[in-house]
Amino acid sequence: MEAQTWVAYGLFSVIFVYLINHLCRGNHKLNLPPGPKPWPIIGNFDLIGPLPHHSIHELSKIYGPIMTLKFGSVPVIVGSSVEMAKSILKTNDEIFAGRPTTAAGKYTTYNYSNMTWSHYGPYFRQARKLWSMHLFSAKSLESYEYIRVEEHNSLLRSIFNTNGEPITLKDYLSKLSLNVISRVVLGKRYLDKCNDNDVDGQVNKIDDEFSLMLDELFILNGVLNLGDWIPCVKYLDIQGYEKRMKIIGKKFERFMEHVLDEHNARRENEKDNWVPKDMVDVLLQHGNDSNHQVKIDRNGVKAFTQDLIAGGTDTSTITLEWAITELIRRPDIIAKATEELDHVIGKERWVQEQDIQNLPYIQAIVKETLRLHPVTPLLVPRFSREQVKVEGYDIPKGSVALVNTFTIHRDPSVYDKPLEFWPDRFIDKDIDVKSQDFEFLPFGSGRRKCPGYNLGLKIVEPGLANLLHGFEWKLPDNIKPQDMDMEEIFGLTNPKKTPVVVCAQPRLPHYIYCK
Ligand code: HEM
Repeated sequence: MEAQTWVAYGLFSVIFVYLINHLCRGNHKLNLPPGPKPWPIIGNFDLIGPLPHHSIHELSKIYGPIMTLKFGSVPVIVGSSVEMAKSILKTNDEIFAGRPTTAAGKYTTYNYSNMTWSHYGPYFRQARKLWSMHLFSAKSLESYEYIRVEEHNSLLRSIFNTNGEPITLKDYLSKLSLNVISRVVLGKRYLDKCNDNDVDGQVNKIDDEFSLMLDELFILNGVLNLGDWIPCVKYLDIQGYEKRMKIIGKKFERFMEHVLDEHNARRENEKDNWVPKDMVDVLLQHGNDSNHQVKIDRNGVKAFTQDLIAGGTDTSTITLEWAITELIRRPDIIAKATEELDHVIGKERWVQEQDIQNLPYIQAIVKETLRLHPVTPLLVPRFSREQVKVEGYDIPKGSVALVNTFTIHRDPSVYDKPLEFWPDRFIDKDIDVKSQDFEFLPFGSGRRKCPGYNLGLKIVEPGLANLLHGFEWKLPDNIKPQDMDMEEIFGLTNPKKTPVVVCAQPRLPHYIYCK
């Protein structure tokens, strides 16, 4: 055969193979879950308002328990029922154990070196083991109990000292969680200017500054940053979020460097007498263990320290603030709670951590608060590491998966009167906060579930119990319960938009507050 004929045959074969491939792919078109038709470039961003969980809640009513949205060019799968949550977080947990690549992970968490944004793999698994064995073991948490008791008492004393005047409760709650977490994680109240016993009821300015840094970190970790979803606008930073991320990243970097230098200096000074005193010490000690498959370097320790501070403070503060806000509108529930407290604890002492198991109504109030106001209403976004089938639908590799706990927690087929704050629904029900029940997911579930849930509960449950045991809560004269603002802001967490202002009247003998 002549050379020209060979070339013609060759070209014909290439075109034939291409056509066959193309046709076959057409036949195997993915069967994606239903969803609104996306626009070119922006996808479905036009349907997402300033409170994305509310927009997604409404969309899920139209498209059902599993839907596909497009954020820019990225498919986003939303699971909005108990079955879908189970499928994503249990049946296919390992496939959905990834996290999407975001600017927040890059600029605010040492290039994905922290727990929250690290990709699923040996580094993450190593870190997770270290956290559960050394940071959040029952023994470790018990060793910090005295800190939680001191800080809870300090909060109650501060509120007592306000003499029933109106207070912005969040300032006091933030101080409680910041102080507990900073002492447990960093070894002291790094964030407390006076470092005193706080008998004056004042909230320090330096705490305010650090709280603002944490607020900014949470907001920026939860925003829909267009550059993460629409590659062609990435470098434009239209919303200005990446600029803010770089600024907050640098502020935390200065703080973390100082923390690590101080810890290393103590270790060098104390040489053989050195023993770990706090979680940073534990991270420095175990991070470089030669038995570990993956080392956790200085940036890793800084990133985890930031995770611990951020994960532990805002979450507890927000939950306690929502609890008091809901309760102040329901004197009948407060009466039932104080009846339980008076009966089990009496009026001569504070509630201790060990008492919580005997206070089912207090536990139910905490659960009900986390049900109606889940701290992360769409959990933290997951990322599918492979293509997978969920309930007969194809979920492509590289999809983002959101578990819509906001909708699940309000599902009328799961909860009676779902929009009512009604703690009794949890009484005598075997619904656990520890993520075995997919109708209630305040801490997520599976490989990426909240690693600090037990510490979070140890701040929130005794905290709320004592706030109710120690005080009668009233609104300032000019505000009526029905006029209270119940709006939220969306970020990685879900705080109240306007902090609640309340007055606290002591209900125990006064000497109890001064102990
Ligand atoms: C009331 C308190 C708390 C609530 C309601 C809460 C809730 C959550 C939720 C819903 C998640 C997402 C889980 C998922 O994606 O499946 C999460 C993740 C996380 N939480 Fe918490 N949390 C609390 C306290 C804490 C505390 C005290 C810490 C640490 C000191 C912490 C550290 C973290 C971290 C590091 C993650 C990311 C885990 C990962 O990506 O693997 N949280 N939390």
